[in-house]
Amino acid sequence: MQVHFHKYQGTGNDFVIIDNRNNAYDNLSQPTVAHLCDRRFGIGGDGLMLLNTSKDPQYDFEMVYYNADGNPGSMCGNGGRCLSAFAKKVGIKNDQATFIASDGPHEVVYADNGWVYLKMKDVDWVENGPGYFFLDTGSPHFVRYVTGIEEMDVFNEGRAIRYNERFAEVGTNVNFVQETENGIFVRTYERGVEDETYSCGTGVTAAAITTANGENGDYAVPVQTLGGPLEVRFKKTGERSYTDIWLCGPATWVFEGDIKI
Ligand SMILES: N[C@H](CCC[C@H](N)C(=O)O)C(=O)O
Repeated sequence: MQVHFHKYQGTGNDFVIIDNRNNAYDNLSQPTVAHLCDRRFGIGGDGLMLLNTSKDPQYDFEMVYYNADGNPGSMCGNGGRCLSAFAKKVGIKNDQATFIASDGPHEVVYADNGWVYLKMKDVDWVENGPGYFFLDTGSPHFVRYVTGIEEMDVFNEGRAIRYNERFAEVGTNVNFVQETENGIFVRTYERGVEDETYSCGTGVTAAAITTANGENGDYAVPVQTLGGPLEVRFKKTGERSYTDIWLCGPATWVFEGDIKI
């Protein structure tokens, strides 16, 4: 079978996108998705998404996300921004949109400079242990503050945490964070890709939230990733509660093509 695909990237977190509004690709197998995401034998991507028609008509579309290993993933922030850019390209919506994903409903605003603003689910718990935070921003994220982030071995240090006794079975994404002049630098080891990616939207969101250890109120945190800049805006409403969380950044069409599966 021939599949038409689009390739997108958001700060270097890259995705294969397939228009599935006709439901032709409802049953992609794990090896097929892994093959499409393979950088040598396939198209290449950190994940694959389907653009679906929402079963609930109050949403403009539905997002289905798979990790590069071919397994269904939890929420993907950069993926959500890229799929929203694709929904705009195919004419679903122009200035704002709503969609439903594995972690619930999302709102999208298309900014004039090409950035896509994605509203993330509220956060109402953050585990703060010795030297780490752990929270869920649609996907689970372990966050550790470090120094010398540019030289660090994110693959091996991230992998050691992802496969430790606590996380081995279900997995976690692992974020290393260093404060910069006006924000944070974040590098992420992603489960399901089982490697460092250039950027992870839900990870960047989790890291930005851990910076707000003071007053309740509005925060805007500029974030640097290996793949470029993002910004996270949110409201801190209680000791461990955060609402109105927006992940903001570029989402770019790269190319399209056909591949046989
Ligand atoms: N790259 C993604 C995260 C994918 C989630 C995945 N790695 C998992 O936890 O299953 C992001 O931008 O948020």
